[in-house]
Amino acid sequence: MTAPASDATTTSDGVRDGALLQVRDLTTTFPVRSNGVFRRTVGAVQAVTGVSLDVDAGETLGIVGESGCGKSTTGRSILQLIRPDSGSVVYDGRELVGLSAKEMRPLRRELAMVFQDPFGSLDPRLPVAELIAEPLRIHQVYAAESDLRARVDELLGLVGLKSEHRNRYSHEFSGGQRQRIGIARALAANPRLIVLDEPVSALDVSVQAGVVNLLEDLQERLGLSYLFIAHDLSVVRHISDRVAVMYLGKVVELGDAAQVYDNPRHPYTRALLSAVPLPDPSAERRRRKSRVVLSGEIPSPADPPSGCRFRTRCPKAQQRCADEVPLLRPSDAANRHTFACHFPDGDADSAA
Ligand SMILES: Nc1ncnc2c1ncn2[C@@H]1O[C@H](COP(=O)(O)OP(=O)(O)OP(=O)(O)O)[C@@H](O)[C@H]1O
Repeated sequence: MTAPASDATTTSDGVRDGALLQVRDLTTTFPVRSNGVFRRTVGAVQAVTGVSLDVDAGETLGIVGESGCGKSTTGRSILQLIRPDSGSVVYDGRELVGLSAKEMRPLRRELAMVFQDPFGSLDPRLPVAELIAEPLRIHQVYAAESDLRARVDELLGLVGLKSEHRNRYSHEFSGGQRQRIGIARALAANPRLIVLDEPVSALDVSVQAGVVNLLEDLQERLGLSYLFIAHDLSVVRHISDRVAVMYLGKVVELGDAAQVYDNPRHPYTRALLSAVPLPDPSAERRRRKSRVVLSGEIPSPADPPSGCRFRTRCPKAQQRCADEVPLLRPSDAANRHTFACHFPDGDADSAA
């Protein structure tokens, strides 16, 4: 975790003008098809709806929320791996939405991704050196084979592996080492922004800390920006400068990590956080009394509730929540902490 690097100004939608990455009103849907032979489109999964957020240089934005809330689709839509339906993704002053694959190609060097299972889509018959060299070949970073070889060794060193590892195969590595190789691949072409999609979720708790520390160390040394997607609230708090909380395709709260974790305003954020055990037993006992327990199932993103999408599970929901979509509104004068709820304090008086 590093301090924000620039003094970009925050606008009323919570997105900072001038930030390295500015995402506004991002919307991505997937078609729902019928089962018949003709597989007609019969609906749409609203995976991401009107998401706005930003990431500044050298900063980490964490995205949290339950499974299926749209975290991965947000990350992939930002990198244009999935084409969003609408919205804007401005990276370093350049609009990415609508660029052709050819126009995106030079920008791909600067935008990388780390997956939960780094070897899921990689050829197990290739030695590690080849897997790490692949992005360098694609982006034609080095003309000479000796330079490429030296860069692979450098990358192995950067992620805490040795040159001797270069000729081994993926099955010879532990989970933590495999993720280090995934990070080396992501770093190969010198990116500035990395989307990390559940990078430590599949690892043993004892191994997670090593990979998270590595990511923090690399960020510091290389000035990287991270979009860190995870469902583990403790890991996200540890690594993030700012945090976006998502529910059913929407950002419901966004702000500095300390603000969101210590002073959550949205009932969903409060419910998520109250499910995390506190290390101090007496604090845990006190907190248990005020715990917000979520009832019911997450609705289908193909048929989300009207108004506030969280209202069907919200202990504070009132009629207005069904009638009117709550917009993100600031909880502090600097607009650095925003949340989307009509009744954050549970009564009509708190409605904006
Ligand atoms: N290719 C696809 N086709 C159809 N629906 C999809 C597709 N990818 C994702 N979805 C749906 O979009 C919604 C958001 O999925 P997404 O994977 O972005 O959520 P997530 O928060 O990352 O969840 P998880 O933590 O389980 O990966 C889910 O309802 C999911 O089923």
